[in-house]
Amino acid sequence: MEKRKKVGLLGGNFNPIHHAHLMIADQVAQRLNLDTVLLMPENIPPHVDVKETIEAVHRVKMLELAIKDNPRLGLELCEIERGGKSYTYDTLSALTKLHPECDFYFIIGSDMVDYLPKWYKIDELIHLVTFVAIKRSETINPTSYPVKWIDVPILPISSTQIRELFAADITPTYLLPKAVIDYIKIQKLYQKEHD
Ligand SMILES: Nc1ncnc2c1ncn2[C@@H]1O[C@H](COP(=O)(O)OP(=O)(O)OP(=O)(O)O)[C@@H](O)[C@H]1O
Ligand SMILES: O=C(O)c1ccc[n+]([C@@H]2O[C@H](COP(=O)([O-])O)[C@@H](O)[C@H]2O)c1
Repeated sequence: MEKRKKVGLLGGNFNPIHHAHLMIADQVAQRLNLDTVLLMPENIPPHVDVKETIEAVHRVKMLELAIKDNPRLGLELCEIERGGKSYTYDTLSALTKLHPECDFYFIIGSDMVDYLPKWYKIDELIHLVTFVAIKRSETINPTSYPVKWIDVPILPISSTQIRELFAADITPTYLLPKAVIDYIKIQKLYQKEHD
């Protein structure tokens, strides 16, 4: 019988991708012995009405630049291709049908663990994936959902903080890959709007 494939998914807005995303994807791949971890940009976030975001084409380009030297990492673009709001239940229903040979591990930060009770069809989704949780700070809240906590270094980096630095004309050197910083500058993303 063929060996089942273990596939990690790190879903996110990636506006922009940063070094904490890359570190957790790589660490989970190694620690859980996954065949790959796919970074999966959402199209429209399911859980917020308005989120300051940028066109998918830019977020995808930055992801491509960020993962190009790491053979453990890949991209899953089905949410962008599907369009509309990116409910994880819809995505995993499709992916598990398309790839019955794969076991999926969905990686989330501790902020998203707190939010799990509000996820669309969460009681069904927990049967389609194993949730892998990563601390964003020392303190975490208990959850009644089945999540597998993985102890990786805490890197308190956020895309919000990076967007704010660019808007203040400060280069967030070392918080995200240099190729992504160069892309942001060339494309003039995250600049402060002047009146
Ligand atoms: N520093 C971090 N440590 C652990 N998990 C993280 C970290 N940053 C993001 N994540 C997790 O990665 C996934 C995608 O995150 P997302 O793209 O929303 O980045 P973000 O930095 O939280 O963005 P924003 O600041 O715009 O909300 C989420 O599950 C989030 O919890
Ligand atoms: O399906 C849901 O209801 C749901 C609610 C909140 C978040 N998610 C997913 O969790 C991942 C992280 O979310 P975000 O927007 O904080 O980057 C991303 O893939 C989202 O689509 C999914």
